[in-house]
Order: sequence, then C-alpha cells, then structure tokens
Amino acid sequence: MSIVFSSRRTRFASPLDRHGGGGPLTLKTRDRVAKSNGNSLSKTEARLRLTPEMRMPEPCVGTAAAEPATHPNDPEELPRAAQQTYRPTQAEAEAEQQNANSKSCAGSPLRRTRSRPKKDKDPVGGDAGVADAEAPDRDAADQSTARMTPSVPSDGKNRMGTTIEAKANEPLMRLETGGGDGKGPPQTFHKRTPPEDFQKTLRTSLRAIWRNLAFVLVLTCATNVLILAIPIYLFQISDRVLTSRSLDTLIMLTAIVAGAVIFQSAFDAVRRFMLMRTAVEVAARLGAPVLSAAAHASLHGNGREYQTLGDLQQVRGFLVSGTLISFLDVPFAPLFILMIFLVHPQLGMIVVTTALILMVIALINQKMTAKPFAKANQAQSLANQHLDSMSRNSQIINALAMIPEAVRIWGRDTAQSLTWQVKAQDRNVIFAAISRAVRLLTQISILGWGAFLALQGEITGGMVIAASIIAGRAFAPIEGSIEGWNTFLLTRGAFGRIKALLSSSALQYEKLRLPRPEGRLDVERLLYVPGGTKSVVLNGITFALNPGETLAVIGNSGAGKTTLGKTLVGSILPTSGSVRLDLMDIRNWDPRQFGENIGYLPQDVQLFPGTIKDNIGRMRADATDEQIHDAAVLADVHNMIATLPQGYETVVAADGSPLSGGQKQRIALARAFFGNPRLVVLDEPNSNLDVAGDKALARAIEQAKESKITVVVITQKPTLLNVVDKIMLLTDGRVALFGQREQVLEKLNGPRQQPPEIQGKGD
Ligand SMILES: Nc1ncnc2c1ncn2[C@@H]1O[C@H](COP(=O)(O)OP(=O)(O)OP(=O)(O)O)[C@@H](O)[C@H]1O
Repeated sequence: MSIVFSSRRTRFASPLDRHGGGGPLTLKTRDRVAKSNGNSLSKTEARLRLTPEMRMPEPCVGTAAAEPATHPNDPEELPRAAQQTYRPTQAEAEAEQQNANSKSCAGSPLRRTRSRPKKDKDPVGGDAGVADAEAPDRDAADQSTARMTPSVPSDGKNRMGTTIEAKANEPLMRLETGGGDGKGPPQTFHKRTPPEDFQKTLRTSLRAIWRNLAFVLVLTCATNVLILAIPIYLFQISDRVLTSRSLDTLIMLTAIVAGAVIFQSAFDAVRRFMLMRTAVEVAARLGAPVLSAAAHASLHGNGREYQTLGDLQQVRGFLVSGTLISFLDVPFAPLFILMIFLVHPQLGMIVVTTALILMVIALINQKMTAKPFAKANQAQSLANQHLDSMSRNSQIINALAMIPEAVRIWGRDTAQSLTWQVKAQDRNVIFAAISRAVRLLTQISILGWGAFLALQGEITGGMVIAASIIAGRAFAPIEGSIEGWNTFLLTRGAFGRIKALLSSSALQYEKLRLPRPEGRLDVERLLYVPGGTKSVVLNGITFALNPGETLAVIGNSGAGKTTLGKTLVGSILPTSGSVRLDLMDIRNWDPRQFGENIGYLPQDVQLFPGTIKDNIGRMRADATDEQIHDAAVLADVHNMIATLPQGYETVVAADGSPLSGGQKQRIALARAFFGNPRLVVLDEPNSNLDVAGDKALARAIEQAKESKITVVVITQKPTLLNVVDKIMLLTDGRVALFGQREQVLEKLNGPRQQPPEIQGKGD
C-alpha cells in the first residue's frame, strides 16, 4: 500500500534523497563558466578583475589574460576543490564557446560584485557615502567595471551566476524575475496563492472516514448475524438432531454453520483491514495539514501546538483499537437481546437488567478514574518535557555531571505519573472485575433460570444453551465499550483539538502574491509585550531602511535587540505597530513568498540534520546546486566548506556535529543568504567567529550591500560597525540613537574615536 502525504507546500521526502545521498556538488555545463574567446572581449570586459571565487568555476581565458596586473591573488592559493570541481569536457567547452563571443565569464552576483575595484575604506569607517547606496556603484560604473545581472530568465542565454555584463556607466541592475530564488518564472502580480483550506481537508477526511466506517458497519452487521449461526446450530443439534437422530440433518447443519463461520471470520478480517487502512488514510490526509497548521500556530502559541500530531496518533490508534470494534458491535446488542426475549421474556429481562447494571458500573468507573488518569497524563507530559530537554542538552548534562539531577527530576515526574496511573488502574481493574463477575453471573442465571423454565416445560434445553451463548455475545461489546470509554473520551478530546487547530489556522486564507520586494523596510511604533507579562520589551520603535541599506543594532544585553530581530522577520508578532517590507505589513505577505525573500540568522544557531547543502538550501527539494553555491559565496563560506573532507555533502547531525560553533554559524549565514533574499536579519552573527570568520562576515555584509540586500545586523562587537550604513542603539526597548554610522559613532564615542565601546555606553 502506498501512502502519500499530500500537501501543496509540504513534501515529506528525506532531504538526503534530493541528491541521492549526496553526490559531489556539480554545476551543469550551462552553468559553468563559459570559456571566453579573448579576441572577442571588449575593452570593458577585459578590465574585469576576478576574485578567487569568480575564477573558481573555470579559468576565463580572455579575462585571465588581462588579469595578472590587477589580481593580486595567486591561483595556487585557490581552494583545491575550487580548482578541481568545474572542468568542462572538450565537448562542453566547445558548446560553451558558442556563447563566448556575446558573453564574458560567469560569476555569482557576489562574485561579480567583488570584481569591482575596492574602494579604500576609511579605517575609522568614514566612508562618507555609505548612506547613499548608489554612490559606490556609480564610482565603479565610471571605471567601466563589470555589471551583474543576478537574476535573469532561465532561457539558457543569461543565467544568474553565469554572466557578467560589462556595461559602462550604468548603475547596478538587477533583473527581477520573481520567486525567492531570484530566477524563477516572472512574478505575476495578481496571481493569488491558492488558500490552504484546512476545513475542506478536514471535511474530506471525515467523509472518507465515514465512508469507510459505513462499509465496515455493513460488514459488522453481516458478522453479527453470522455469529448467531453457532447458538442456532447448538439449538438445532440438541432439539432437532438428537431427537430425530437424523445424520443427514446433522451433516447439512454442520455444512451450513461451517460456511457461516468461515464467512463471519472473513468479514471480521475485512472490517479490521478496512479500519487499519482508514487509520492510515486519516494520518496521511491530516498529517501534513496538522503539522503545517501547528507550525503556523506555534508563532502565537507556546509550542504545544505540535502535540496535535500526538493527538493525530491517538485518533489513529483508536481507529485500529478493539474499543472501536466494540463500539461498532454495540448497536447489534439489542438484536441479541431481542432473540433472548424471543426464547423467553424472563431470560430477556435478566439480560436487560444486567446491561443496565453494566452501564451504571461504567459510569461510576468513569467518574472514579477520570481525575487520576488526568493527573497521570499531566505528570507524564512534564516527564516527557524533561526527557526532551535532556536529549537536547545531553552534552552540557554530561560535561557538568548533571545526570543524577536530570534523572531525579525526570524520575520525580515519572513516579508521580505512575502513582496516579496505579490509582486509576486499580479502580479500573476493580470495576472491570465487577462487570466481568456480573456478566458471568448473568450467564449462570440464564442457564439456571432457563433450566428452571425447561423443567416447567416452557423452553427446551437447546434454547437454554443458545440463550446463554447469545447473552455472552450481547455483553461482549457492551463490556468492551465500557472498558474503552476512557480511550474514547481521550480520542474525542484529541480530535476536538485537531479540528480546532485546522479550523482556526490562518493559513487557510488566501493571500495575494505580490511582486518581488526590493527590500525597503519600514518599522512603525513597534510595541512588544510578551503574552502573560506586563513587561514592555520593545517600546515605540520606529525607523526605515532603503533597499540595500545596512543597519547595525547595538545595545546592552536585554535591550531588546533579539526581540526586534524576531519581529522584523515575523517570527514573533508585535503587540502593536507594524513592520513593513516594501510598504506591505509583513502579516499580509504570503508567508511562503515572504520567507523566500528574507534571510534570518538567529542568535541560537540550529542546523537541520542533513547535509550542508541541504541546510544552505533550506531543505528545499528544488534548491539547485548553483543557488547553494551562490549563497555560500555570498556568505563567504565557500572556502571554509571546501576545506571539509566531504565539502557540501558533509552530513550534519542534529547537534551540529561535526561542525564547530563558528562553522555552524557560517553555514547558517549562507542559509540566510540562500535564494538571493531582499532582507536579511543577522542576530549576533559573529558571536562564535574567529578573526578570519569576522572578516569573512564583514565581506559578506559588504557584498550583500552591493547586491542591494537590506541587512540588519544585531551585534555586541564593534568590528562590524565599519561596514554598515546606519547604527541604532537600543536601550531598554527604546531607540536611544539612530542615524548614519558616523553620526552615531560620534555621539557614542566622540569624534575620531574608534572603535566604540558599546558595552560601556549602556551601563
Ligand atoms: N517571551 C518573553 N517573555 C518574557 N520576557 C521576554 C520574552 N522575550 C524577551 N523577553 C525579555 O525582553 C528583554 C529583551 O530580550 P532580548 O532577547 O531581545 O534582548 P537582547 O538585547 O537581544 O539581549 P542579548 O544581547 O543578551 O541577546 C529581556 O529582558 C527578556 O527577558
């Protein structure tokens, strides 16, 4: 049986599958650097200055000829992987040669941006033109340096990262083709994203369940009717065969009852098969919507929304449980009771009385066990939370020898859960024993009273035995339902939570798919008061950034920097005020489109289990090698990845091993830059970096700026301040200072004092 989790936006495939378990990162021939014919290069093209990254894919013959005078780097210093990876075959080279006359060497946007002459930086960051993002480009344009087309239609002629158009005196141009990758199909402004209609999914799932259950009910009906064959057979043997001594009758009856039993067993098996498949269908249909709705709801919740997946398990478990079979059989109990009434009304009364007694016992049982079961579940949930925390913090627990304490805390909650469970189960066992005793006593009563009636000549001996068997058959589902009542209540509660989650999910509303943003950021009167508290974490934050501007947010610990970063990327929603990307409130962006156009490096970096390329590509199945490589180059981590034994195919565990803290942070930086986003928020991106990493980060921010990516970098270290346009000082959730870098630095430290003493200022 094939099981498909259907979700328009979610594909449940192992990230490892995408690359078939991880072959080497290769660029397709057309993505490789076109070998340029030196003769065909224009003067402007000949002035291209290639950085190692630019030259890495393939030496550009024509450009390389013009290179030595301007390029200080020795090719020997290029990373080995970089030098070895991209070697087209002769045929490929010839094919590429066809385009070489019209194109120069390829490079990623960043590689291209780095090709421009570097403007000498003022050591104190006095790059007077920083506020004017166009200025450096103009300078560069005056020198007729290379111009990039980061995003181009995928028509095979101009591909992102493969073409440098050398056009003099033109500002840096970015061809907008839409999509987060910057090179998907052209954006259609009025194309609406189809709504996530979870209600419909729920309705269709319920319909499927009911349809299956209706069929199961038909089979149950047949099963219950056929099961009467045995008591009827007994009745016929004792009252007909034994009295008539007819062998033919015995053979015929035996053949009929054997057939009935075979059919009954087959029907029973089929209904169980169907229930099992119904359970699987429910999990398959609702799994993806529940998970995506839970992930979305967790933005405003406490993270427990993910437990709804556990609720789905509960529903699935109930569908294959014996309790449901009992529930399905219960409606046929009156049929059996009616038959006993037909045998003799007095026997029927005994059975009805017993059924009522069993129900009363069930109600008392329910009342007596509800509280202890609830307490047991509560304590178990706490114990599970401790367990989860232990598994996430296993290294620190081991290093600090905290295992006894961790085990004690887990043990305390587990013991409490077990204590309540024992209490509940004790009561359950007692009531189950009482009900079983009542049932057995009833069968004895039927036999005894039936014998008495037989003695009176009112019924035959065969009728007595048949009545006793039928009574047993009538009680079995009633008893099963009583025992499983608690499970039924839990399942009903679980399904209620699933229904509530899917019904209230905001994802179901359709959103307009907007044109690709440019990266303009407007923050207005941002107020954030965490739910359940009265502390104001962000208080009236207002500022704006133009596309391509870079802002450093500085301030003391607890000033609200991280919270501000989270509100900028929409991972928490402000209590009031708004964050707008290209004038549109981020709440009104299609979440998928918004996510594709932003990058975020959180303070607490976590990588997903998978390869480095999966992580950089945000686990997207449609992430191309080229995009991954571009992001790595943009974040200036390609060289670092190239030094790893498995390069981009290095498998990262859930705890980030085998990467160091700094390496993890740099991979996460590349992930933030994946897809050529328009707004990137970096929360203390250099907290784990060494000097080289710090420099690479500064370069990455400069490159992002040149690619017109709006960058907000939260930092405690002054080193990054040299590469930003603006600085904001946050104090107790308020903007204490905001403005051009030089002005803010001057206010912080006084003129000509570098670097600023950020920590000291807020004290
Ligand atoms: N969900 C929350 N509930 C209660 N308080 C919160 C919540 N989120 C943040 N805070 C509080 O808001 C304040 C700012 O936190 P935030 O993490 O934004 O500071 P920060 O400036 O990033 O600090 P650091 O530099 O140490 O990371 C802190 O005092 C923190 O306790």
